[in-house]
Amino acid sequence: EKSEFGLFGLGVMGKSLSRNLANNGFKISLFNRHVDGVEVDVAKNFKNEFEELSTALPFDSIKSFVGSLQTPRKIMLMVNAGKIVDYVIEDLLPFLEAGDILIDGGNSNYNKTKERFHYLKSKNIHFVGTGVSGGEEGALKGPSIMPGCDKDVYKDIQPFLEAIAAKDDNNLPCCTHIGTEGSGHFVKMVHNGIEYVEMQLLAEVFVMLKALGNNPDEIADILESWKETTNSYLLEITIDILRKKEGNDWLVNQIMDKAGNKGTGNWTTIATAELGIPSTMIATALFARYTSFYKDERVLASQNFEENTNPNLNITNADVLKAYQFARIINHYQGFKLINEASKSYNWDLNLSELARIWTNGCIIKSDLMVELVTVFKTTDNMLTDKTIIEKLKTVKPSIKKVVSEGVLNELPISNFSESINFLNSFSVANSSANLIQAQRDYFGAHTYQRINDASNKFYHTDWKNN
Ligand SMILES: O=C(O)[C@H](O)[C@@H](O)[C@H](O)[C@H](O)COP(=O)(O)O
Repeated sequence: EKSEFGLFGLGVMGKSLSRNLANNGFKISLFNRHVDGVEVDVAKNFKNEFEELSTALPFDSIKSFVGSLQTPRKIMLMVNAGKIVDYVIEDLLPFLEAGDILIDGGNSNYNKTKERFHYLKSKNIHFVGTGVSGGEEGALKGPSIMPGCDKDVYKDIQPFLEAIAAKDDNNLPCCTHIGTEGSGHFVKMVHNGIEYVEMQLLAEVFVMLKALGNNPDEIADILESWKETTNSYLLEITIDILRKKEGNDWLVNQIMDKAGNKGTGNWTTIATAELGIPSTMIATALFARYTSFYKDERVLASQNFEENTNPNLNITNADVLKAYQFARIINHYQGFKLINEASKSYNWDLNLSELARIWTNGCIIKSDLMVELVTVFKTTDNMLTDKTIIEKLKTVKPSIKKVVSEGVLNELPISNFSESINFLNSFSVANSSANLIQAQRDYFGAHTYQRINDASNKFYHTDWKNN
């Protein structure tokens, strides 16, 4: 009996998704390449490891793997993002038929996905660039899934993806048709951008609560109390992390403070710059990771600039909570703004409320705030015009100003906290200082400028040096 679905690539995520598909009763085929002495019988050994895979068919020959699938074939690629995806596509093509569907579930760059979508379309093969979020455990128990493809293609993969996806509070799948071509990978990329900021904000909360004299366990206790009003997956794992001991010390104190990255935050920052959208929080979080990388130079600078090792913060834990709530709202505003503007630029017609809904469970940025945003985006695509959001920001704004001022005075590295209030300060002035920028550009480059109260919207040039 032929398999209904094929899983290509049995790395961490590929294995979890395979078991999830099998646990949902699907007859699947598994493929993993053969590499002498390195990757041998991976699919077979994996199948034999788990009861739920008893009906799965294991392969290390692409021809037999493809041949084992019902048509139109549905094959999900779970390989690392990059050139490998193109090599795998070329390896599969000779065995595929018109109407077959290739799903790329890795963190691929949305521009590459666009190219692959149109390349395969020219060969009558449907390509689905799909964001999958939730890590190893999420992929096994229910990830959040963001497929970008032609609408009519979605119906063929819908039963599989929606069955394995996490379920929201109304038991609906955290998977929906995002839009066409690269839209699925674009929203996954921005998901990761928002994730970078959420992680950086928790790192800065750690800095401040430590500066207030708390040890990791005490900080975990404080964060535990925040779950009532501001819960999220990342808050929960941060509490677990801070409680983890190794011998007499906390494990977190043993970890090298150089943050890694695999590229999605970088791509988001490039995309936001190209689209002309001020996603300052994501850029700041990315650059905070890059700054952390220069450990030796930082140690030297901490000596040259006499790092303040005895901060005296005039704030409370409650101030830090409110500042955290403020910064998170700005982070989500910027992330969804970027998605909304990209949707317009690329004619993807994305549904922000539906996107927030599939991010309420299964993914890394699931949170109480995300649940609220499902409702907010039903009435506006601009969070900063929503009454409840405006009230929330105004209520906690005094704390972010205090926390950032005290943080700067005490020379604490809180770039994302400070960027959140700096952004709203810049974004909520009716008359900004950009008029001077326009004058300077016109002075040295004759770049011209427009005038206020001038209905013609004409561009003017001034000979600044001569009256
Ligand atoms: O949604 C997810 O499940 C994660 O975001 C996942 O995609 C991965 O863990 C990130 O790629 C990590 O990104 P960095 O390595 O760049 O931190």
